[in-house]
Amino acid sequence: MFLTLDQVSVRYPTAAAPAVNAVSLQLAAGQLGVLIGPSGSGKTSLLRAIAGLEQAQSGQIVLDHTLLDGPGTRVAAEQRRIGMVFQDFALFPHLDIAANIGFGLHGMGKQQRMRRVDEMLALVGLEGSQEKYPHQLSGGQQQRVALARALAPEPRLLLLDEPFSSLDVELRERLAHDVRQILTQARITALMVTHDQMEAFAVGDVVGVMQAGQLEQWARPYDLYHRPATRFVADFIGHGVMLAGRLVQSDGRLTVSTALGELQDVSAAALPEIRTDSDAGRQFDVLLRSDDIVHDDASPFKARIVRKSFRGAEFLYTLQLASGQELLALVPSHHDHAIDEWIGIKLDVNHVVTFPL
Ligand SMILES: Nc1ncnc2c1ncn2[C@@H]1O[C@H](COP(=O)(O)OP(=O)(O)OP(=O)(O)O)[C@@H](O)[C@H]1O
Repeated sequence: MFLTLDQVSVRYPTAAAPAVNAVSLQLAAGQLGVLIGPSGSGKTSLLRAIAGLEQAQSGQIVLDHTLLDGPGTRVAAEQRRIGMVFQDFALFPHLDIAANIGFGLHGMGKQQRMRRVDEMLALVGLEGSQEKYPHQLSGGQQQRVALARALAPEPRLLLLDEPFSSLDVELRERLAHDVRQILTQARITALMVTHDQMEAFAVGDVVGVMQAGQLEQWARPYDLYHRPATRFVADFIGHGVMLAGRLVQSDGRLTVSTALGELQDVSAAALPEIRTDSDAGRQFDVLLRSDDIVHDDASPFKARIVRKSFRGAEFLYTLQLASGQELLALVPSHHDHAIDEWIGIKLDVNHVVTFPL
């Protein structure tokens, strides 16, 4: 692995609890990892520890076979060859854009440096801005210059902390995809923090969810959505509700019985904690996403529409069963039902995810 964090913890002297608590993760060369999580969950502190700006009190950080932090080892930030684009990573106001981007290019001839600056500006879509000064550029353009500056010295690793949060939505989406492409082309390994889950899913090879200093899960976006490891991740990612389920054993097959019928073909992977027949009858919660519930007038299971929000192609319906249990369902928007109407629904669950009670 290109980047390996093993049980990394960061504790600020004034804080009671660690900001980063025993985090382990790995990134392969050329991968883009993305960290998401609530405010204060430790994302920035983790990035700063990798950059060497904050001391990791315990654990190890290894980059490209080099131990950066570990017992008796602490490589200085400036020797880590890690590029950074932080939210508040200001440009030098008295230097023009070319000088800003060329700032970290030591040991290069003038011609070579200018060529590299031109390449970087083309990369971020700001050709011809060499002689401008930061104050002549918009916030978004300045942030793209910061990205160009971080990439210019060809860092081993790029860290990005909410790099697009100051940009308008359209530019941000474009830039996020552009950055993804640029990093892939350049085979640069990067770790990014964002508060935008869609952005994380769109660009991340691997996405991590942090909460209270801990990395709850580190997985491909698809797995994070379909196989959340914890209730917190299930709740944080996408629309999900919990429905009570009971394990039923019939004809040697396991099914899960719920208020909306039986879930067939429950794989062992979905219920790793259940191994023996004696577990039949056991109760747990089943995660239901809004796309696990399908509108079907012929279904014997009925739910009342409590709220609906128009999403263009779909409505997101908040439904209530007679028991009072609320559910969320994405329904194609040509099915336009009224609030308080009862509609037929059925389960269409591809991945059964359960959590112990
Ligand atoms: N310099 C500091 N001194 C003391 N405590 C700090 C310091 N910096 C951060 N913290 C605390 O460490 C915890 C993690 O903060 P951090 O900024 O890493 O979270 P975050 O997930 O990046 O949050 P956000 O999404 O709001 O940027 C918080 O409880 C925060 O208050």
